[in-house]
Amino acid sequence: MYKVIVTDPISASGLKALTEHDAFQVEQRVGLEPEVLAEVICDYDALIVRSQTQVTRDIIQAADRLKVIARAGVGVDNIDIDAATEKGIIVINAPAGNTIAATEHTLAMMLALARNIPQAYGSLTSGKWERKLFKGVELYQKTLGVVGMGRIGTEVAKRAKGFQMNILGYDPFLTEDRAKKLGIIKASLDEIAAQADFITVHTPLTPETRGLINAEYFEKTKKGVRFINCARGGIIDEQALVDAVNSGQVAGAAIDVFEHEPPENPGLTQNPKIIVTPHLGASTTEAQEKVAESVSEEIRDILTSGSVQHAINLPHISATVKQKIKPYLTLSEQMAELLMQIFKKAPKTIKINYYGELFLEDTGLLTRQMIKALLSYYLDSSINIVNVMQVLKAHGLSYSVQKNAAHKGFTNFIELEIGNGEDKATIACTNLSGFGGRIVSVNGYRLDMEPERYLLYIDHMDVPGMIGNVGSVLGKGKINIGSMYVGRETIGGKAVMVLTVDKPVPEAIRSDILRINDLNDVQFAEINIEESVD
Ligand SMILES: NC(=O)C1=CN([C@@H]2O[C@H](COP(=O)(O)OP(=O)(O)OC[C@H]3O[C@@H](n4cnc5c(N)ncnc54)[C@H](O)[C@@H]3O)[C@@H](O)[C@H]2O)C=CC1
Ligand SMILES: O=C(O)C(=O)COP(=O)(O)O
Repeated sequence: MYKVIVTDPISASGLKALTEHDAFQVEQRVGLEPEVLAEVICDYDALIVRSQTQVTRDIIQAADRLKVIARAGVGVDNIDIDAATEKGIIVINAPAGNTIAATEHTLAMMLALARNIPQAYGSLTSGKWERKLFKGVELYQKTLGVVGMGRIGTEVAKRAKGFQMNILGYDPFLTEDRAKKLGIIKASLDEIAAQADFITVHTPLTPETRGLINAEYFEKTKKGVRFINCARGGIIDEQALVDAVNSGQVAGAAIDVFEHEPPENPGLTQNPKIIVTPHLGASTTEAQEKVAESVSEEIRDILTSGSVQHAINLPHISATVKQKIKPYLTLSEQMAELLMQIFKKAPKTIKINYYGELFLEDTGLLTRQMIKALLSYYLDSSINIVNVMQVLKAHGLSYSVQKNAAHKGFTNFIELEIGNGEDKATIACTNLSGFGGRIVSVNGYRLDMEPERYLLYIDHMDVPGMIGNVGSVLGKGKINIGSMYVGRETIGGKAVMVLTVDKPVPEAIRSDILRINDLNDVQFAEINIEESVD
């Protein structure tokens, strides 16, 4: 039974994928104090939060059973991602579920700001009739600067065009071509400052975006500009905004998100020219349903089949590429397991070469699978594809990845080399369409081996009778040989034999094999034949 704890208000019906699944038990414990959450978290496999719960390092360190932290929304700045990654916990979000809600809230805020709606409402409901005081401005033919042209920024730009605004978009990833297709102008932050009547921010809060809009920036803007922040508190420096509004440089602002929530700056929240909402961007029935559905379906899939879609701390792989590399996911791990058992030493260096067009991009997951298999052999079992690169770094191991479009005789082909000082070992695999995965070389010897659970790797000289002698020792020990693969350098020279056997080979039989003349080494290996992450 997987236990899931929900600590922020989430749509109950959106959680059906978990609440109606026999393998899951869901507990809604909204508003837990951090110390209490740190105490109880060790009982759960998954944690679902929105923006309110602070998932700190302390909480994560206590989470010995936790496998997934799910953010039912976009921003993950309330989650210590580094701590989660070190602990091997996957962090996921629901990136698209609240896009429309946040977009519409941004437009609502822009209109309310332009027409002083909250102030006018407050005035009228307090018994006044002040028509002159609340004269507004039109959006029509004004210039809107959109900082951050991701999901929400793009949707805001599209809708603002409906008001016949001119749109300037700034985003490091915005191309001229995309801007053209959207009917907007790609601009720099300074160009936006110089031209915009309204500026709305839609970036995540990162070290680069914290204080992106600051006192220096306000000096460059047009006098009378209006700002909207429905993204994250801190992208616009709050105190600098208050000062710029009070000086008249900025005519007004509409703010949904704050540096501290609830906000602590009355200069901002009680300023007649600044309208505020309590982080309501994602608060629609539809958005909450969608984000809850998205995270609960993904938690179910991760915990029951290992399938991950929206991980923040894993390399992103598109569904198409994932489908293509699928045959290599288990195969590359098996190849790494076999190599470790042949090498019998902790590796200090790891080299991975990918050949063939399939591997020109998106090999992050395969690389992690192989390194995880190598390191798990010597290190503890808490290594997984989430924390493997941190573990690698912490142990001072070096690794390199090379990619080559050349085919090397196979359409696609992965070669893995591990080394420790002068010693090294190599292995390679491919997937033969219609025939499945094959190990095609070990330590430079060509083979054509289908991976099976129990294997014997034998390093020997190519002399008559070798195969018979090995077979007879195994036969005496009642060990059945499934298949045999041999490779040699030259006739009578060095050779290797890999046998698949039906059960584990005890140490006593291995020692008997070692006594065969002209046989240099024999290693028994057991590899996992279960399908890994799909
Ligand atoms: N108020 C609310 O309730 C909600 C707030 N949000 C917040 O809105 C923001 C945007 O969300 P999405 O559009 O879904 O994210 P997104 O990831 O689709 O878009 C973010 C964009 O910001 C751009 N960006 C990053 N650094 C930048 C920089 N230094 N300068 C300019 N652009 C930069 C990225 O390239 C990306 O295109 C996030 O902070 C998210 O947490 C999202 C939903 C609801
Ligand atoms: O998705 C986001 O980034 C949001 O800011 C929404 O926050 P919330 O889920 O409403 O606490």
